[in-house]
Amino acid sequence: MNIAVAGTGYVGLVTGVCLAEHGHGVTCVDVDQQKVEIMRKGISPIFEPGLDELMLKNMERLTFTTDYKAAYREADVIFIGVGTPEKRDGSANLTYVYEVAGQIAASIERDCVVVVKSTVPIGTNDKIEAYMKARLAHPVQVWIASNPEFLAQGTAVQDTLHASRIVIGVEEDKPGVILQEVYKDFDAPKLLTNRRSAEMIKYASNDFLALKISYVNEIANLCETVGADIEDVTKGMGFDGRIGNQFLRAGIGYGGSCFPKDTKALSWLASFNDNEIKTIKAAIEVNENQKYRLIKKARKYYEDFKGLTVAVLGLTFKPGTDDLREAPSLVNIPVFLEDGAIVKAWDPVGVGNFKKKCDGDISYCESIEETLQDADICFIFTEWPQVKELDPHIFAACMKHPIILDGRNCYELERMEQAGVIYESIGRRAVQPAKEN
Ligand SMILES: NC(=O)C1=CN([C@@H]2O[C@H](COP(=O)(O)OP(=O)(O)OC[C@H]3O[C@@H](n4cnc5c(N)ncnc54)[C@H](O)[C@@H]3O)[C@@H](O)[C@H]2O)C=CC1
Ligand SMILES: O=C(O)[C@H]1O[C@H](OP(=O)(O)OP(=O)(O)OC[C@H]2O[C@@H](n3ccc(=O)[nH]c3=O)[C@H](O)[C@@H]2O)[C@H](O)[C@@H](O)[C@@H]1O
Repeated sequence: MNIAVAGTGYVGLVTGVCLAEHGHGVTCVDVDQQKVEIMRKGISPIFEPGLDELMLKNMERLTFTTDYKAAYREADVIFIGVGTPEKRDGSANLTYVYEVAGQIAASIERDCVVVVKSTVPIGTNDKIEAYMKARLAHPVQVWIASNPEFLAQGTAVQDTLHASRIVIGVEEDKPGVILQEVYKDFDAPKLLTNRRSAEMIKYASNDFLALKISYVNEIANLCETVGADIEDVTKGMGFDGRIGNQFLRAGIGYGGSCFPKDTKALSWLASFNDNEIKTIKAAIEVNENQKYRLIKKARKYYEDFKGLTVAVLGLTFKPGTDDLREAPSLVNIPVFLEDGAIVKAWDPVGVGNFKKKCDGDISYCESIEETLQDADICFIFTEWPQVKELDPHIFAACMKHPIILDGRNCYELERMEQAGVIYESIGRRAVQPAKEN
């Protein structure tokens, strides 16, 4: 089968490479010429564990191009994996999806299945079908299928090769049969449904996970007030199989390219249909506040950050990715800078992308120790293994004032006590050094 993929971001590229791994010939299309040139050398333009190796292994079945006409003309199946970012009003911006739909309609010269992998609001597949059928340059049959993606960044390759499920939303038999053939060697449960249900499965899944995190964060905040410990609380909750032990990590809020935008998009869609979805609205609000939780705690120690040296460990929205989209670091660091702090930051892979989003005067350090040197306060925004594995005594040894505000609960409280530092985390008691008599 001749497969094309539009968009070579986290979803498009990983999909293309994993389809090639299962023996398909795949042409990956992107508008970004620079990206295409990098990929032609067998190098992934995004940081995703295992992707480079899998790309290199399958280069003979992979083609990278900006020439969409040539790529789509003879394709049997075309996946759309372009971005659907958030618009100002919270709704999904479908500009890129429609652009690709138009390009496909103008290019295809044989019957083909167009698979919408991008996350799109319920009903979009129907609209894309009408849009494309009105624009077909040749008298061919085109079927639109919804095939939402559930991979997470940092584990994208594994999540695709061993997917939790493959959801195929179609309105006719033929595209369903073709897609089952495409995925026949993927070892995952397959659910065949209609397009609107497939579209809803994606939003309902992401928003449920976001809701779970906001719920746990609210419980964590209450734990601080009533003297409970969120780590023990979530451990205790997680034993119950009905609750599950995943996505119960309290912290400084969810970020990333999807939870923030997909919660807002579903909330917008519900309101648009006179159907307010209160739980998701609450999850969004809780998350917005949670991002500033550490700054509020820091005010206990310093009125503002003027003249202070602030050390920041972790810039990306989670470990295992170089992605900065909606990362808590992006809203916190500007506060330090506006106050007049000297900011030193460390991240193993996120610095390049951070510089593109924040042009403030920041010293980027090569090591954690260098970042902590002479700092008055340290903020942890990402639980990179290098941070979690750090000996807490390093904080005391390097910092001028060892005050650590941890947004990801990286350390056991007892260890911080032994290290003699001030340590505040999320949903747990504050650690203060023992007072000398
Ligand atoms: N990032 C993630 O972990 C996941 C994302 N999704 C969804 O998948 C979609 C894509 O997300 P990402 O991969 O993160 O996006 P991304 O922003 O990383 O990549 C999109 C790519 O599409 C390219 N592009 C734009 N217009 C194009 C065109 N006309 N033809 C060809 N390429 C074009 C861009 O240059 C870019 O390389 C979104 O709807 C997102 O919600 C779903 C599951 C996971
Ligand atoms: O649609 C998407 O894009 C994807 O969104 C998420 O994947 P991703 O955003 O890559 O990362 P997650 O691991 O889900 O983390 C998202 C955010 O939630 C936070 N999080 C996660 C888990 C948790 O227990 N607590 C918590 O605060 C993380 O720190 C991170 O900021 C989902 O996990 C994927 O299934 C989905 O396909």
